[in-house]
Amino acid sequence: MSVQQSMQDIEKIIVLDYGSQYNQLITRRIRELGVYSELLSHRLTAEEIMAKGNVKGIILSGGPMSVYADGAFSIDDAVFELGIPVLGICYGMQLMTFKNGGVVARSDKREYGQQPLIIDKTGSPIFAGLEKEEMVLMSHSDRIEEIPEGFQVTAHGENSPVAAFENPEKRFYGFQFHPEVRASVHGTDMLRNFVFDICGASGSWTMADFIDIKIKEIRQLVGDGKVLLGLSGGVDSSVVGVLLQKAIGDQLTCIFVDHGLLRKNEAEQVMDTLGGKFGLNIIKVDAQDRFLDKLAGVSDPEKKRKIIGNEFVYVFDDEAQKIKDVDYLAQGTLYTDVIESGTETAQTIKSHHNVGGLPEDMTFSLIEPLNTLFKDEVRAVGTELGMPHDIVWRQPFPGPGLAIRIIGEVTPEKLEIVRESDAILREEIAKNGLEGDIWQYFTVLPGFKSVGVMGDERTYDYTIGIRAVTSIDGMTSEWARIPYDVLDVISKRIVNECSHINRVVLDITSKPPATIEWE
Ligand SMILES: Nc1ncnc2c1ncn2[C@@H]1O[C@H](COP(=O)(O)OP(=O)(O)OP(=O)(O)O)[C@@H](O)[C@H]1O
Ligand SMILES: O=c1[nH]c(=O)c2[nH+]cn([C@@H]3O[C@H](COP(=O)(O)O)[C@@H](O)[C@H]3O)c2[nH]1
Ligand SMILES: NC(=O)CC[C@H](N)C(=O)O
Ligand SMILES: [Mg+2]
Repeated sequence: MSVQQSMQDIEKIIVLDYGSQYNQLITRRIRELGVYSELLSHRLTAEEIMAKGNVKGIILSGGPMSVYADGAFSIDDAVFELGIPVLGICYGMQLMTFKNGGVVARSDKREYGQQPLIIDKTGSPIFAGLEKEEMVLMSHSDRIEEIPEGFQVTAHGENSPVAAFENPEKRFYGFQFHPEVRASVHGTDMLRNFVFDICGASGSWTMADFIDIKIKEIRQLVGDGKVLLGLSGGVDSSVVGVLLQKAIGDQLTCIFVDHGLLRKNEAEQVMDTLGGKFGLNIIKVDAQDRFLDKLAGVSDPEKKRKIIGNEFVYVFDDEAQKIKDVDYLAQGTLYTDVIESGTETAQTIKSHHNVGGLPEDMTFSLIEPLNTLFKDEVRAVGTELGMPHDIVWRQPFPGPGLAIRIIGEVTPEKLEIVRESDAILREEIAKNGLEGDIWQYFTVLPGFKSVGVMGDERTYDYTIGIRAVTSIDGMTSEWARIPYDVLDVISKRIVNECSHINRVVLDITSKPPATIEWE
């Protein structure tokens, strides 16, 4: 692709959002196939969708609602008149049925989990190259009772007489299962058939295109204006820094906030590694007191997150006053931050400080070039930009920092404990060469006390939790299997070197059902 091309010209598959927990996976599977894909609100009209330019196909995602229920999310009927291919997944298939004259009803046999799909029409282009029987993930309690006119059943499951259907003339396809998840073993092949053979996409989209397009978009938007970037030293904001630097050069000022919630020696390390690098102009702001004062006496996790998110923006405001005429605030927001903070269709799991924690009276316009991507995709962007390995592969550290690793109220004493224990954990992980195997690792202070015995004396002190996870994108994670011998050294060091700790525990939950951070 040439740099002259714009986002308008790029071939794209639009995914309409009906609130499934997997819908973000659909877009990224398609991007992995080399075709740009974006998740958009189901409220968009057919005209608004087409205004995105070069739309090759539309996918309707799954969702928790029932299409026949009052207030169920719907679709602009004109989408079915556009003459472009549409694939409905689960709720999306049921909506396609409902809107085209078929019947959907509650089934007395719900289906959750991996199940065999029997392909009845092996000649269907969407099943090209697949076996007669494929394992897929079902997760539904409604089912299609009557298919619309012009459609034919192409596959069935044990309890789904209609597990897939098609209207080849209109190029409409439907799956009752979820092809986007790994549990649907050849789901990606089905998506590939849809995207290439049915929609006719060419698959030429790359991360280099993404970079070119974003640089162009940023230049167009900003003109000769000024931009502040919240730079944390983390991979997301560093990648945004390099992108902005390429796009607008010295119209960019980076602000690194030391809010007193950073890890041991972090402020110095960030300034050392990033200061002067990539030609970035970085201002470090010491804001420990303002954050700690605002957090005093607050123990509710959502309140803490909102206070921190607000305060970040107030610090940026103060810096903007000094620079003058700054209209834009750039952040390294990822799709994970957006979805977990809650959207029109998705529940709030936690308000990420940079999304759900922004103040209502914020006057900046936001620039968030990575907000459709996942962490591993951002790492690919960083690598493509030629950024060093240690920045690209740095473990994530949340903006609210140690404040969300202290359960309940944040006090200087507790900060000290969690900071010291975290430093020990990081030191031992590095010493044992485990950094590359673990996605994120840190300690947590749950805030309760228990009884111990040290030097024949009774103690009544705090517990430290060790949290270490493996993950690809932070959306799901497994607990990392750190060798017992290493854990043993970590535990002994924490109890001996950190004051007021007499017990160390290991968090062995995956996400879901837990989340990575404890708050
Ligand atoms: N201490 C900080 N100073 C300035 N901005 C920050 C700070 N911490 C976080 N931010 C802003 O909030 C955004 C979200 O934080 P987040 O931790 O998700 O990303 P990151 O720090 O850039 O990368 P990573 O996930 O690898 O830690 C950052 O990209 C950055 O724009
Ligand atoms: O910048 C951030 N601001 C936040 O408010 C925030 N909350 C969680 N995280 C990070 O996001 C990833 C997923 O975390 P959870 O499983 O805890 O939701 C993990 O990598 C977390 O460290 C945050 N990052
Ligand atoms: N996963 C889904 O999209 C489910 C659709 C619908 N809520 C059902 O239960 O059948
Ligand atoms: Mg961070």
